[in-house]
Amino acid sequence: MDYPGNLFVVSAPSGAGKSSLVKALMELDARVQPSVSHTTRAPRGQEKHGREYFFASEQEFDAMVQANGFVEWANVHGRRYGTSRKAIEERVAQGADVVLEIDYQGALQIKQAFVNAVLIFILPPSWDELRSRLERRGEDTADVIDLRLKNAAQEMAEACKFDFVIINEVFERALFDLKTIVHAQRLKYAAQRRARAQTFESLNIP
Ligand SMILES: Nc1nc2c(ncn2[C@@H]2O[C@H](COP(=O)(O)OP(=O)(O)O)[C@@H](O)[C@H]2O)c(=O)[nH]1
Ligand SMILES: Nc1ncnc2c1ncn2[C@@H]1O[C@H](COP(=O)(O)OP(=O)(O)O)[C@@H](O)[C@H]1O
Repeated sequence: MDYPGNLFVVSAPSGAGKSSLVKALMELDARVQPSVSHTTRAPRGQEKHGREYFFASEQEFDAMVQANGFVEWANVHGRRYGTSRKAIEERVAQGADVVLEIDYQGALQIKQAFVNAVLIFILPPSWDELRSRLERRGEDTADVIDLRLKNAAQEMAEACKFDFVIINEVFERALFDLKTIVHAQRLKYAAQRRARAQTFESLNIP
């Protein structure tokens, strides 16, 4: 499928810093818009329905799956998370750059549906630092942190399937890397679209 906007997918093990990086990117770049996912997990402290997530019951989530309302969805850490068609299709069609913060299973599904989507994986600098970021964030119970760390090794093994990998050690450097990828892709796709338009014009293809 072709569309005028760019689609960026950012995945990471929990605590690597993807939400902080995406938030900082959006503060710097008004063209980048978030895709708000649906989830069956409970809201954390400051989270608001419709801002971080649309919080859904199991039944509501099932109904959306049945209605083909998701472009991708997956089970992550024992809960379901999904990207609704509404969250992205209309906006990329209007030329927005949409960023999806989703897990690797969802990222790979998105790449099947949108071949031009750019897949970015964020890694922590070390295992110990990943654990201490999860602990310092202070949003999850010890059990939840243990489950997330247990899943992190398998998630990180998927990084090789992504277009880019960023190591989030010094935050500002990782943010710079992310910005560079976004700018490079905009230039690349703009050039591709120009080349295609020229080809169509020279062949008189309507
Ligand atoms: N496949 C998929 N994964 C999602 C979606 N939304 C969030 N996730 C992933 O679910 C995982 C857990 O997210 P969350 O509970 O917010 O915790 P966090 O990883 O600490 O931010 C993360 O890997 C997210 O990237 C979605 O719409 N689809
Ligand atoms: N480069 C960094 N150095 C130190 N702490 C960081 C860095 N990046 C993010 N953090 C902190 O680590 C915690 C987890 O970050 P968060 O963005 O919530 O991760 P994720 O969305 O990947 O689960 C937060 O408390 C955040 O402020």
